[in-house]
Amino acid sequence: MAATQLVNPDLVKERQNAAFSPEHLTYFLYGGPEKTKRKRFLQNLVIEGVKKLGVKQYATVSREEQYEQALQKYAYLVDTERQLGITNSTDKALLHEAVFPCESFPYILQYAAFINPFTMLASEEQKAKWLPLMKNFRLVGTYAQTEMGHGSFLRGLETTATYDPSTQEFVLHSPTISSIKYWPAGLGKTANACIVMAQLITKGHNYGMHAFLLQIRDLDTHQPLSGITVGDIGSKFGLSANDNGFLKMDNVRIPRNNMLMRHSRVLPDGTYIEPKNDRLMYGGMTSIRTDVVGVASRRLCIAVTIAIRYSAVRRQSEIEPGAGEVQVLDFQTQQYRLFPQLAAAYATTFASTTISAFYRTVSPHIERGDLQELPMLHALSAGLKAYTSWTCADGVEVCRLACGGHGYSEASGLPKAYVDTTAACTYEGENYVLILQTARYLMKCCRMLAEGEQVPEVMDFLRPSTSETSRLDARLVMGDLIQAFAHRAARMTRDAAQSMQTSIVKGENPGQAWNSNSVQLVAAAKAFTELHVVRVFAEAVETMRGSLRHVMESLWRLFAVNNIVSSLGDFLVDGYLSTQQVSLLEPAQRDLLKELRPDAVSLVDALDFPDGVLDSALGRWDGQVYEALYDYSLRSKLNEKQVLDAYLKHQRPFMESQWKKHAASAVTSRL
Ligand SMILES: CC(C)(COP(=O)(O)OP(=O)(O)OC[C@H]1O[C@@H](n2cnc3c(N)ncnc32)[C@H](O)[C@@H]1OP(=O)(O)O)[C@@H](O)C(=O)NCCC(=O)NCCSC(=O)CCCC(=O)O
Ligand SMILES: Cc1cc2nc3c(=O)[nH]c(=O)nc-3n(C[C@H](O)[C@H](O)[C@H](O)COP(=O)(O)OP(=O)(O)OC[C@H]3O[C@@H](n4cnc5c(N)ncnc54)[C@H](O)[C@@H]3O)c2cc1C
Repeated sequence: MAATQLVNPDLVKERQNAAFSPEHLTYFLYGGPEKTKRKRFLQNLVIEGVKKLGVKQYATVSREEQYEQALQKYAYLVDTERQLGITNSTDKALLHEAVFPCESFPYILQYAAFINPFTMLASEEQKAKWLPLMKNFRLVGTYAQTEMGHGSFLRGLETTATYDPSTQEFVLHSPTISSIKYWPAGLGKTANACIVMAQLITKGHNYGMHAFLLQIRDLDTHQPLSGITVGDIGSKFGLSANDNGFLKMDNVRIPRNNMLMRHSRVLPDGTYIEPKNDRLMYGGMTSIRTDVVGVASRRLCIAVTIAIRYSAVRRQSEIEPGAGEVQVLDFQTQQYRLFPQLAAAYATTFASTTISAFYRTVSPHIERGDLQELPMLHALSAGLKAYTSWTCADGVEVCRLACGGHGYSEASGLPKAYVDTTAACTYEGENYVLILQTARYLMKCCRMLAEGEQVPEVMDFLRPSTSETSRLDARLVMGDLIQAFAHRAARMTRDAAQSMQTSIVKGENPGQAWNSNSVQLVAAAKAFTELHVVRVFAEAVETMRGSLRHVMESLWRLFAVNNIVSSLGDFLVDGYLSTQQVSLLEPAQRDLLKELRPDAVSLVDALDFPDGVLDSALGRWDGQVYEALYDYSLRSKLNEKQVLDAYLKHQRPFMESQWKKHAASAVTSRL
């Protein structure tokens, strides 16, 4: 930040009052001083670079312009990456964040859901042939799985890929209106190819969903190929710069070798060779789900930075009559709304780091064909994707509402952050559908334990506990709080398993029993996932020292206490917490708010978002919010002319018709 920048005096004071060094926390988050320095260098470089492109602020332009600007910015981004020789995913993510702050872009799936699943599903020969074209953007692609009629239930997909041995081709076909591919990012206007998921039919038998590489547009003219109908699906709740698309295939023929044949194959005569494990087909989704955890947590980190800084600058109302207006951050209710979001921002950040690390550890084993850890990875990534996208989307909205009227302006950057985060509750698996996958794994672990089998260490909380009551006291010892989450998750999982059993004994079949207990199953899976998040946050805090450890432990405690208080019934129902213990929690929560108040601004400063990423009049580092807000308004398209054509076309005739009809007073142009 420029030392000469004029900074709002309230923010200066806040920064002087912090009990810890935010810089140390920044180092912790980004992997040390050198990596932090590099992060700042990279993000500032592209923020300045984007300014030179002459693009306009996202919120001030139409959807078509957002799309066009996104293409322009992406070309600049890739050029910059290549010039700097950037290949590692951390650097790339930081650059993306700075070029597309809380904004989608048409090429978003080129790596995440085109090259990555292709690499997982294609044979070595196919990779040698097509990967270079993908990496050099000769092929721009997406992942076309969801159809109008089916997104969650993949076995219900209707698109067919029927093998014709006489020509050694597959015939891709959309047989019904509901089979039209719908939603894939970048499909509408940008992609010239995609991975299509379709029911593989050979020798008259349907072998289920398989992946095919399909070219949809001419590589030079960009016109759709014969048999392909493709386009943009239209305006959405958000993600406006993305051309999410539709795709209809009318008996489109592709060579046999366009089926991705690493795991399963179709021989020239049409013989089907089975994969070792049909779940490998789902691998691409697991990879994105782990990424979504990070995306959602970054959005909440941004929102909480904006809301806390603004609440330190904004003065409104008095606490003591006549003593002057206070910073709204001094209101207990404001702290009560915002500080749990701050805690959740850190909690989900650590959850994201650990699930990514787990994914990186496990995926080479899966690559080698050792699938032992796959169920755990699936359960955890599905649960965390759902938990964090819910928590973060709700949290961003709390932050927006806590900014009062100005939070409703796009200038705040918060509407953009919200629409982006809430999309993550749906894409890559609707959250209820996904958390039920986590529940399925919990039920499986219960069965395994009942049969005396081993379960992974993370699931040890399900073993019968020695204590049925909590030791929690006013000190709020971390171990006691964690134990409360473990006890709740275990009890809710066992109860759900028991209810399933009861339903079956009453005569329901397994599917009916699953459905009639699914509310309970979802609650158990959420409790398990929350336990995981509470644990990984605690583990991160336990590695910290000194004043940093002190403030982060308080923040962790607030996360834990807040989550217990907001689901109190879960902890009380079997008497694990006594009413006396519960009576400690709300006062403790209030004390924690007070304790964290002096460090709040520094806790968001430590997240280290440059203004270019916040893209917010309210969250600026220097706190000059009113200047920024006014400047934003002056740039409104409606202000380009003083008297609009619409005035002459509609307003003036309307007004005239009214005053003439009602024979109003003398017509005058001045009052
Ligand atoms: C819900 C399920 C999992 C159900 O599948 P199913 O075969 O009918 O399931 P089941 O009988 O319950 O389970 C069969 C078995 O398959 C396992 N399984 C399921 N998924 C995975 C996985 N990813 N990894 C490893 N294992 C997996 C399940 O755990 C089951 O195992 P089990 O039988 O219990 O041993 C599936 O249909 C699904 O994943 N649906 C969600 C669809 C989805 O995520 N679509 C994403 C489209 S792409 C997208 O949105 C990109 C957006 C990106 C952007 O715009 O940025
Ligand atoms: C912004 C965005 C981007 C997307 N990008 C892509 C993309 O790039 N590629 C792609 O292929 N798809 C994409 N999608 C589609 C997305 O993956 C699906 O919308 C998602 O998987 C949900 O499927 P659905 O829309 O069919 O919802 P549905 O399954 O119809 O869900 C409707 C409701 O029914 C409930 N429900 C459904 N099944 C169950 C069940 N078994 N148990 C309990 N409840 C159930 C759901 O929870 C939900 O409340 C995108 C979607 C969005 C919004």
